[in-house]
Amino acid sequence: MSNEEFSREALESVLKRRFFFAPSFEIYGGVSGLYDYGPPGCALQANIIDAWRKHFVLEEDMLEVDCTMLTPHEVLKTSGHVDKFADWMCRDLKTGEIFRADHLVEEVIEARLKGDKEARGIAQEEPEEEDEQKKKRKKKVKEIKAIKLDDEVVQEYETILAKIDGYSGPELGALMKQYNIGNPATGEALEPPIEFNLMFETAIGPSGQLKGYLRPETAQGQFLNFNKLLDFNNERMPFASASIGKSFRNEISPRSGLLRVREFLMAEIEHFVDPENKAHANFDAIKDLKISLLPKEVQQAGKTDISEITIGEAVAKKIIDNETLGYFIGRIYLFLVKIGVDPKKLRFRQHMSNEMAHYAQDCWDAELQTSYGWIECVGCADRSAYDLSVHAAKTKEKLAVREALKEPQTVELYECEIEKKKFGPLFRKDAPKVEEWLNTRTQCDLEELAKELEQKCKITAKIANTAAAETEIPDSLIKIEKKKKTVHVREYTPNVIEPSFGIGRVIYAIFEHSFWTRPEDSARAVLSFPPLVAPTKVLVVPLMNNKELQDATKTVKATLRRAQIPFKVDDSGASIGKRYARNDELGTPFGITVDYDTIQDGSVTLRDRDSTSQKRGSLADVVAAVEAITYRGASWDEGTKKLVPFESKNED
Ligand SMILES: Nc1ncnc2c1ncn2[C@@H]1O[C@H](COP(=O)(O)OP(=O)(O)OP(=O)(O)O)[C@@H](O)[C@H]1O
Repeated sequence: MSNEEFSREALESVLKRRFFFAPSFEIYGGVSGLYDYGPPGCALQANIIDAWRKHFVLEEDMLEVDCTMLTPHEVLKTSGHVDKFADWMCRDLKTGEIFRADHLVEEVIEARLKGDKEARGIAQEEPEEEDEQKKKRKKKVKEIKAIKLDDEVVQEYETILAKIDGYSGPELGALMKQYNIGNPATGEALEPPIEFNLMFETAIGPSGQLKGYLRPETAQGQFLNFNKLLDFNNERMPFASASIGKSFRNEISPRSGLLRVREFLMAEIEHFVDPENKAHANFDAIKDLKISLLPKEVQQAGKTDISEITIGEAVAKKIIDNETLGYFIGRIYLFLVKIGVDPKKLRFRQHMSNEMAHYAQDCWDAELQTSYGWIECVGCADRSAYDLSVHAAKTKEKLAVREALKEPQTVELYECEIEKKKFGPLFRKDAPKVEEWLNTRTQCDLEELAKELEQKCKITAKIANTAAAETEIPDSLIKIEKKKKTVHVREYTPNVIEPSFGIGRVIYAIFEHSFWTRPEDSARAVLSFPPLVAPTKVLVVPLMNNKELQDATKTVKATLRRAQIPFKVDDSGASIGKRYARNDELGTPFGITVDYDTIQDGSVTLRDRDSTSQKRGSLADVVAAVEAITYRGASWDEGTKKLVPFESKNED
């Protein structure tokens, strides 16, 4: 079914009716950004997680860990989340409404561009969205009026939209001023954007003294267990850990259903790699995959043109920084397509320089196209050695790899010699802190400090928790020099490549990519999930609900149960067509019909959800076909080779 025909309203009605998911605490009025999954949503999620484990953890020999969600303040302070894990929000002081600044700017500009197109009589590319939320928003965004804009302004707006993920708070504030963007409902100016930390704070234990947070990602637990994991892996590098679990973010204005929520399931991988060798042993397996890329240079020029390119070429041309990052981009692509993402609606967008965390070497988001636009569903970043380095510096625990060298090597390393006796009288109670600060500098830091010492005969440092804002250390107290050393061991802090999946966003995109209605009857909706992840694989339908067919149905049920194929029986009085239609909405890929011939010769009919075509054969052959198609990736034709075509009299 084509994109133009997609109706979000129809999809939402199916998802609600079949209880895939629903707002939590609904009978109390609900809380935005919190959802419960019903039975089919739960089964779909469990199957996706199972497929994820097989695709990544098993196939790549990853080490799975399950770490706590409650995290002490110190850990997230060190990782940078306490200071930087924030979005920009602005308040309307009159109405008390709160907006996320980047979303507000994006929404208003999109609305103005839409109004401009209407005024110019240009047909809208996107279908009119008719869901309740959109209708409400349309009412609010009064600028959707058909007003023609200057060509120059249109150009500026398009550039802003292409760069929207990269603006800082003050830049967003300046845009709001420059383009007169205020509360969309009233047009009133808003307070300038301020930072809002997204973590849920709590206290661990009854004293309330140990401050903590609900984790905003699963990654930190994996970093903190690095030494144990390396030991478990017999000190071999590279290796990856993986973790699946809930994360929590106090989003400023949750919207778009499952796409932006406050509690969500993440599946994250931390692949630890030698910074001097980011080649990947299995790169050849994915290098010829052609994918859609949106590189940073294109966005920085205010454009959104996609390149269709093989991963091999993208790495060779340094569009993607290294082989390991390219390898994971390829594996993410294969996984998403396997579980039902439409490859035509999947692109990898590179973070722009001002959008990327300062420590990251390169970062790509797998974005899926939905009726809400292109949505980041998986992040894939090269986080360099940042996380392990900061935790090691804070805890004094070495989070590093020691590798025996084949030949001893002579290297030149900076060393810092301290005149300890003179430290006490000068720095008094701060002396241990200053000494510790010097002892934890990296080779790069020491190189810089050596230069400073030579030029200024002193170094000036900001050392946390000391009396003075800046500490001056004269050259009479320290010497920083390069010294030759023979080393037998190479010690390094691994770099980390991190694919990070938000399972709820992926699930929602699959809902949209799998949804269609039968051309002959638009009320008959189908969710074409791949059999591998479909909540239930088989619907067993006895033609009539009577004793004879009940016995034959029992045999079918027992056989499916033995084969461990999830199934449901529908022996209601509804017509066969109605029973199938109900299960098309649940995405059940197969139907097995039990009829009077089943009693005679043990044969049953197998129905394919998408084509509605049917084939007949022995129960054993039908179950074998279901297994081959569901779990071994066979097509309908391959899987049902032993069955004979069957002209259905039953569909309605
Ligand atoms: N509020 C949320 N609701 C649902 N999923 C989320 C949410 N925030 C993040 N995710 C998922 O977790 C993944 C990794 O998180 P990451 O920190 O990279 O997201 P992010 O860049 O903060 O997302 P965004 O910019 O959309 O807020 C995302 O790709 C997404 O799938």
